[in-house]
Amino acid sequence: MTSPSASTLSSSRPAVIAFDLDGTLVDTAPDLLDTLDIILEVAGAPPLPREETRRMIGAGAKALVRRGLDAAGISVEPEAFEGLYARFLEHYADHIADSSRPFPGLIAALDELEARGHVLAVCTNKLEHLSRLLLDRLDLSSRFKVIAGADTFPVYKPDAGHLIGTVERAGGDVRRAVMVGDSMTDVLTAKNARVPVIVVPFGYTETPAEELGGDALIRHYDMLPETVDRLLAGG
Ligand SMILES: O=C(O)COP(=O)(O)O
Ligand SMILES: [Mg+2]
Repeated sequence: MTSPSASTLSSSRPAVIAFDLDGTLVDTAPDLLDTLDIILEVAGAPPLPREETRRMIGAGAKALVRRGLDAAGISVEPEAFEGLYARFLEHYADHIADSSRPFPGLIAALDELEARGHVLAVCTNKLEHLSRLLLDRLDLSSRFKVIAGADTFPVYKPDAGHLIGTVERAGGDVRRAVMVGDSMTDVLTAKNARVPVIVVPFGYTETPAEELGGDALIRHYDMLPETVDRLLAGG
């Protein structure tokens, strides 16, 4: 008897679709940036324009606070920075779903992916407890077999280990997975893990979505199920 080939093994498991969170599943910018404004005020700076701060989202809350202070021309000692960051996390947790909502068509697309037998997971640079809190508030947590944040594994996006760990914990195999994201961080992560990546253009990115180098770009979530299945089929 011959042992099953690697491809047979991987195709017998359900495909795992790993989603970025901020700017991909949920439009979190209003609550994140309201919180940033409050932290800037505490640090003695006026609020920054939203077009500028929206693009600062994507590398986690610590990077957002750091980028905001830098753009406002405020430099603080490490200890003061940690205090501002702690205050950011506290305020944000209390307001995490004030205005943050899933992007249009998301729920129907998740329903359809589940109906097609795919397993859903979250791979985000948001801290895990904040990711769970947000998804709980929006009644979305139960949809995802795994919610992996920036602090879930020893590494985080764009390190391939974050995506590989997410897919494996969801019971899948990276050879049968798709990443969905909004930023260069997501595209690099997927490429590092050799996973095809779908880009959404409604999120937060410095580089225009069309120029991120994803394998596919969808302008609305109604295009997601067929795009996922095309990429899983190698197309
Ligand atoms: O909150 C952030 O800056 C990053 O989060 P994301 O990885 O879900 O985009
Ligand atoms: Mg994102």
